[in-house]
Amino acid sequence: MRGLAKRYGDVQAVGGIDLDISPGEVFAILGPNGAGKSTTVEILEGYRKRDAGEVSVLGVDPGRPTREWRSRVGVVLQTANDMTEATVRETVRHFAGYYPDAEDPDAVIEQVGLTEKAGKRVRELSGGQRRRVDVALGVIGRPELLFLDEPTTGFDPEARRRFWDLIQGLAHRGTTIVLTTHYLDEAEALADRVAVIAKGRIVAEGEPATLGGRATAKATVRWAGGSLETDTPTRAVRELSERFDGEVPELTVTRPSLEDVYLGLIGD
Ligand SMILES: Nc1ncnc2c1ncn2[C@@H]1O[C@H](COP(=O)(O)OP(=O)(O)OP(=O)(O)O)[C@@H](O)[C@H]1O
Repeated sequence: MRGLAKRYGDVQAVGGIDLDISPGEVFAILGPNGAGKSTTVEILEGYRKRDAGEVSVLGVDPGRPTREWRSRVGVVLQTANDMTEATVRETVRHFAGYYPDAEDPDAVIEQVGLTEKAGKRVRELSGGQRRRVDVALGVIGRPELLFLDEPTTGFDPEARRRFWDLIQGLAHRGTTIVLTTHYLDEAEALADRVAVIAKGRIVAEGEPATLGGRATAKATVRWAGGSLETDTPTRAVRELSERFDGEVPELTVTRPSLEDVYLGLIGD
């Protein structure tokens, strides 16, 4: 996308975004509430009209989506699916019918950890379980490109890990994945690259490990009774080891976390 922009009345939700996402990449879009993440993703999904800019998604302008294009794109929206009387299995089977080469519904239900709930009505599931149904519906059509808008909000820790495995499996099979998330550990675990958006603009872009100069930032060495910041932590640890004549009590060496860098970038 080039120069992507969208305004709602007085609010410039997206203020000129340039971004290239390569086939097979897992790309995370980070940013505070109201930064413009969902608006950007919804434009790419073909669910929202842009005001300006050039966008191509799998070679198609999402402003003019075709049926064939839609079947190649999987979408997990932020809003949960409507709560019908149908069971989990019926819902997933129903959606499988829309796609030419759908996955096996029971296998997908297993992947999202809902096998035990397959015969339950979606309406009767917990919020996190319903979210897993949304994820199942997003992947059932074997999409080439999958959009996930805050996919794990409401998941318990085990469900999040299981979801990460699912995404890593899809990425392994070559699915391109674009996700928004507020969980920086999620971005770090899944994403090849991330972009941080604030007030409708990209403020940083890169690999999670190197974002915002993270890899070259000073390390903090801490031990029982002291701490220091240094460019040469190995030397510092060696000196400490001599000072303590062996083991340094409660020794840790850390660099800024993705969260530290992120909070610096968005100005908190
Ligand atoms: N349909 C709409 N009508 C008017 N304003 C909107 C609409 N949708 C979003 N906005 C505004 O546009 C801005 C960007 O919203 P958007 O939902 O894209 O942010 P976001 O980064 O996805 O936020 P969150 O992390 O809270 O989901 C916000 O100021 C929001 O209030």
